[in-house]
Amino acid sequence: MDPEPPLHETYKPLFASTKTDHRSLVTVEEGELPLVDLRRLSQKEAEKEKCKEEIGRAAHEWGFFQVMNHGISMELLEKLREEQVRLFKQPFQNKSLNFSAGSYRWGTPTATSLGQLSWSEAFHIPMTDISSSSMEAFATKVASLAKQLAEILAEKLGQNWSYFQSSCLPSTCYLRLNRYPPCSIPYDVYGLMPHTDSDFLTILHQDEVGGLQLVKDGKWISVKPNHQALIINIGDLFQAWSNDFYTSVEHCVVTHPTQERFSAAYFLCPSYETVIESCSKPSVYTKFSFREYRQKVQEDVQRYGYKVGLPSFIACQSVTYNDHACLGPGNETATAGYISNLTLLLDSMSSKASDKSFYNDSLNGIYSLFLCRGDVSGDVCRVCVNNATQTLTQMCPSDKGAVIWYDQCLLQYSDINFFGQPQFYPMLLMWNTQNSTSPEEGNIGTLGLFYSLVAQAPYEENMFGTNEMVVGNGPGRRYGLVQCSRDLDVSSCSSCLGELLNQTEECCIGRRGWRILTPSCFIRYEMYSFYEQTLSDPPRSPDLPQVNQGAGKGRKSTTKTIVIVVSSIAGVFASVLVAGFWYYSSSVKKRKQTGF
Ligand SMILES: O=C(O)CCC(=O)C(=O)O
Ligand SMILES: [Fe+2]
Repeated sequence: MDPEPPLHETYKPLFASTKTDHRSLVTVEEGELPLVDLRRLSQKEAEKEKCKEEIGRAAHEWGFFQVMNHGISMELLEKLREEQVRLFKQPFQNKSLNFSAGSYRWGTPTATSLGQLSWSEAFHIPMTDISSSSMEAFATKVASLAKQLAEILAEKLGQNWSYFQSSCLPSTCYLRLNRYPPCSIPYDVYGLMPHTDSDFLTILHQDEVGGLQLVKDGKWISVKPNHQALIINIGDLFQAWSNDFYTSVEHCVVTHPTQERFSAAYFLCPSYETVIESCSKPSVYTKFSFREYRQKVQEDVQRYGYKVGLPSFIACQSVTYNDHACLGPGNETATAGYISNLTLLLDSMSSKASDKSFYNDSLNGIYSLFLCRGDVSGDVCRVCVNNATQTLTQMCPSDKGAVIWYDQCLLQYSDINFFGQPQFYPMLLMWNTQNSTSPEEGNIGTLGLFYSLVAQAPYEENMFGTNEMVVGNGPGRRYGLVQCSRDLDVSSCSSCLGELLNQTEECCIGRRGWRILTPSCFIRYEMYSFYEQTLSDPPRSPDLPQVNQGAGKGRKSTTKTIVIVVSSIAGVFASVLVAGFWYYSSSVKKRKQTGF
């Protein structure tokens, strides 16, 4: 009897609806993960501390690392693999009978396009369901290694390990045995779709075939297999608990045309009732229970076809930094007199942000303005402008001009009077490293969404507009937002937004999400709702995009004070920024690639 799950037959309709008839020629570099030798944990204090330091740094900078001398013998790893091979070799019909219901999965039942399909099968086994001797021996050892690593990571944050000790129990942790059948069809098919792990941390053992890839500095790199090492990766819960200090990194598995691949992963998970709350303040995320997190992930997968993850839990009051540029010093650096005038001006600007969403002012030859996004509340606007002034003062101490962009606001100043002039530079291009799920949607869909926005928003009272459209017959929607700084007149706003639309060809069309930001206007696109929606927003038809009127949605609106700040990109900013990853195409035009 055939052990193979019927992947070919089941997903044939998805191949048929895919236009690309070849594998896209994206080359992914092979990278070496940091490799930490755990033998030093049982050596003298100095060596031990160095080892802990390396673990903390790798979790912070990479979110992924390898460990050797981890205490699990090669012999045991080989026995586990033999057992795993046996388990997958049994007839397909029997596979779902081995463990408790739902433990066996193959393919992706929710996939509506090839990009959402995982060409693999897996046993997802609660630790308490394990009965075979080699699996049990592995599980015991790997569980204690996971706790030891979590303890070190907690200690590096100055926190107590007891939280993990009491919330992660054998009944809440899992072993997942993965098998990736060879996949020779001439399409891009994932073995496992890009994802972050929804646990505290994962310990993985992969075979020699390779195929694991992860995002580092905004680029996908493939992990060179090291059979003797174990791979450790930080999960979403550790990222939230560490308040973004450790990073839960996007990873995926690519298929091999001729070879099957096996891997085994251990997931350190808490009970569903465990509340995850950042260990430092102010918290980037609202506190949530593990149950709430799992439910939200499932809802998002149903709705969008992929997991949004931690960005769904960003705290309302928190603001998300995108980037800044120091504009100067030019011929002369800012003098002490200039700085003290600037400080006065910025203080006065900040004080205006609680009841104005746009303000421009000048003082002794210094010009400044702030603009809050049309849908954010007064509280968030104030927090954002405050953060912006503080950050620029620290980052550009001797520059006469600067601009900073957050998701929720922008702020700029200069010794040149820029009021009323559309400024296209510095221009920040940011895009999601993933393509949209259907490549053919690219130009027509996205641009259709924006044409009407760009035509109408300049005439709105606050020069702001959002728009959404339905794609296909499914639940999929696309969301767009544009806004101009209100020192511009209608025609300058139109030309500013038009210029941004021209740029989309270069960086962004066909991407899952992107944004282009200048000091005078910005434009953003996502496959999920990232701005506050009014209750009356009607569903849009695919061919008739309409602009949601900016007026009435602004922060003066008394009906809404809660801002939905959901950003797929926000979740990876942490890693991108920590790595300080930048592309400069010229001194004034910046690109930033984000990998969600
Ligand atoms: O098979 C691999 O290398 C990765 C597995 C993985 O990411 C997972 O099971 O979550
Ligand atoms: Fe994973």
